[in-house]
Amino acid sequence: MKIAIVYTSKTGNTKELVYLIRDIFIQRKVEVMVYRVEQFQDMAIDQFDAMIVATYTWGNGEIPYEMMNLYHAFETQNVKHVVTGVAGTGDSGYEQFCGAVDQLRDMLYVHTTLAATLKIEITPQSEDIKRCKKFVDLLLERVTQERLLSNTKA
Ligand SMILES: Cc1cc2nc3c(=O)[nH]c(=O)nc-3n(C[C@H](O)[C@H](O)[C@H](O)COP(=O)(O)O)c2cc1C
Repeated sequence: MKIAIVYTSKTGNTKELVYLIRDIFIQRKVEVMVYRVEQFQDMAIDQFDAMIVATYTWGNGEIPYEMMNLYHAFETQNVKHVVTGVAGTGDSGYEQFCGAVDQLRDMLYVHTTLAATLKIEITPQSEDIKRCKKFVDLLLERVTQERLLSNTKA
């Protein structure tokens, strides 16, 4: 199973969330590759069974600029079979809490097999760990389901 987490983080909150999620995958004995979005620019999305996109939110509920190439890659590549999850940190003091997660979710729902979304207030707290585990498990269950489906079709 090939899984990647591609993320952006300005002040470190989303990076912390990403490494927490990565550790949960490791506990589940699943290997994941972690990339900052800038490192991922020319890579093919469809080499992965699953991909998590993780981001903060900027401006007025906006997706950070550095995420936009990846956003367009999902829109233009043939990646409907790739299972995806979207996670992010934000601040509920803003009108559109984790607005970037909402926008990515809507796009990934159309262009990929979206399995789960996760929004975290500022930075992950101990009470968020349960939600992070649920996020990882939903993603893994969906990958298993999709594999069974494609084996049935073959
Ligand atoms: C200028 C600015 C605009 C922001 N706009 C939003 C927003 O619209 N919605 C939101 O939920 N959070 C917003 N945030 C909060 C950040 O998304 C939040 O602090 C996030 O955890 C930062 O993640 P990072 O540490 O990974 O960079 C904004 C922060 C700044 C500084």
